[in-house]
This record gives sequence, structure tokens and C-alpha cells, in this order.
Amino acid sequence: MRYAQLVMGPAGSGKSTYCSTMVKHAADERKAIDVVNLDPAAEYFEYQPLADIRELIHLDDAMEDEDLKFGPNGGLVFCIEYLLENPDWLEEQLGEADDDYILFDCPGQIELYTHMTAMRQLVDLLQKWNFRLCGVFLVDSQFMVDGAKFLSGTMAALSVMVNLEIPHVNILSKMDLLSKTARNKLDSFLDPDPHSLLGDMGKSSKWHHKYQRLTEAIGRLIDDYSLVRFYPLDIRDEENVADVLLTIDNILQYGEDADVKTKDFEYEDPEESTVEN
Ligand SMILES: Nc1nc2c(ncn2[C@@H]2O[C@H](COP(=O)(O)OP(=O)(O)OP(=O)(O)O)[C@@H](O)[C@H]2O)c(=O)[nH]1
Ligand SMILES: [Mg+2]
Repeated sequence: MRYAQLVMGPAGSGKSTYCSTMVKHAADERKAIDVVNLDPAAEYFEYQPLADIRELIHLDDAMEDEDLKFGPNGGLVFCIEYLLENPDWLEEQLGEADDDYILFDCPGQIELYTHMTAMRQLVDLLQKWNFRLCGVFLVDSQFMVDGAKFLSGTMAALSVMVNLEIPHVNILSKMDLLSKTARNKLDSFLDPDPHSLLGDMGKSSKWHHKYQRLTEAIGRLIDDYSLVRFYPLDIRDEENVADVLLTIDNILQYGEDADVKTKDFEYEDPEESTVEN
């Protein structure tokens, strides 16, 4: 068995930063987590990827091609489809070591997860290769501090969950950027009563007038069935980072029946391993 998080979320929601944060945190505990970059347009990230889709195909390849002539969005979808048509490349890059733990840093194009089949196909492939998966959906907490936005973010998360059908965790990223007032308001949506967001939907808004009962019904549905839950994440807070990782590890049952990987670190530092020997 191998373990993986599919790290998803809208553009700029903090996916790549999340990946490097988790890698660093795990390394501090002498655990090995690797990242695979699946964003063909990525320009910058802090981690050293185990594999990088840009070595197979770059967004520019799709956009500059005389026949394809894609724009950035269509080009990105093309790249992901190209990856899926060449699964041997990814399979080889991933190797076949047991108990590996890999984060897939996905592109920030939300329709890839909400209604297109590409991510679903990737899920099937990874499962075939013996990966146990958890979807991790990041939403920038700054876009969740009013009722309407919270509802909209929640529906996006729900849509991903329904489309991928894998265990799933939603994360509110960039909590360090929220003011105290904004943070309190967000807390009131999260716990214990998501209904408070309905009170925040702006009684005077047009939407509220027309669709008040719909909004209430959606709010109740989400609440009654505990459909969508968000975990706030402040990456400066080690304990918070540890909690989020532990939550996901539990979902993956990582550490229970896995031989937690530490040996890569011993190879990395020959001096230390001679000391140990
Ligand atoms: N303050 C703060 N900034 C963050 C955090 N996470 C990400 N950022 C910043 O937000 C911007 C986008 O972060 P990325 O990690 O590149 O986001 P992404 O989701 O990978 O973006 P795309 O790959 O372009 O979709 C960068 O400027 C980051 O430095 C965070 O937790 N706190
Ligand atoms: Mg990124």
C-alpha cells in the first residue's frame, strides 16, 4: 500500500505552499513525504519534486503548438489529458516502493475537479497503482468571511467531494492573514452553528429576497448531514500543521498498517549514518 494526498483548490489558494509546509513538517519528525508537481504552468514552488509534469509536457507546448493553439485554460486541460494518455511516464516516476507518501500538487483550475473527468481518471490510475488517497481541498480563508462566500466555497468543496468519491478534507488556508474580527466571524460559521451564516446573507440583498428558503435549505442540508467541514490552517502554527496532517494520516490509515518511511533521510546525510553505524 502507498499513500497520497491530492492537493486541490482554486488558483492561488495555497496548494504549493501547503505541500512544502507539510514536507518540512514531516522532515522535522524525520518522516519522508514527497511531492509530485502536476501543474504544467507552475513557475515557482519551494519543494524538490519527486516528479514534475513539466518534464513530460509544459503549458507552453500546448499553447505554442501550431495545430493546437490553446489558450491557458484549454492548454492546461490538454496537458492533464496528455498525462493521462501517457500513464507509463507517471508510473515510472512514482516507482513502486511500498509505504511511500506522496502529495500531488494539482493545478488551480477548479473545473478539473468539479465536473471534468480528468481528476477522476487520475484517481482511478493511482488506486490501480495501490495508492490509498485523500482529497485535500484548499480554500483561501479570506474568501470565506461572509455568508454568501462561505456558502459558495462550501458548494465548491461539495462538488469536488461528489465528483471524486474519495475520502476528503477541506482546509481553510492562509488563516494567518485574517484579522481578529474576520477570524471570529469565520469561527461563527464553522462551529457550532453553520446556520449563523444565513443571518449573514445580507437581509437586503436581492439573492436573500428571492432565495431565502433555498439558502436555508442548503444550510440545513450541510449542517444536518455534516456534509462539508473545514479545518482552519495557519502554517506558522506548528501544532495546527501537525493536527491537520494527523487528521489526514488517520483518514489514510497511515502509520497504522504502514511502515512509516524514514530511511530516505539516512541516505541523505552520509555523515550522520556513519555516526549511527
Ligand atoms: N500569508 C500566507 N500566504 C500564503 C499562505 N499560503 C500561500 N500563501 C501565498 O499565496 C500565494 C499563492 O500561494 P501558492 O502556494 O503558490 O498557491 P497555489 O494554490 O499553489 O497557486 P496556483 O498553483 O497558482 O494555483 C503565494 O504568494 C504564497 O506565498 C499562507 O498560509 N499564508
Ligand atoms: Mg501551485
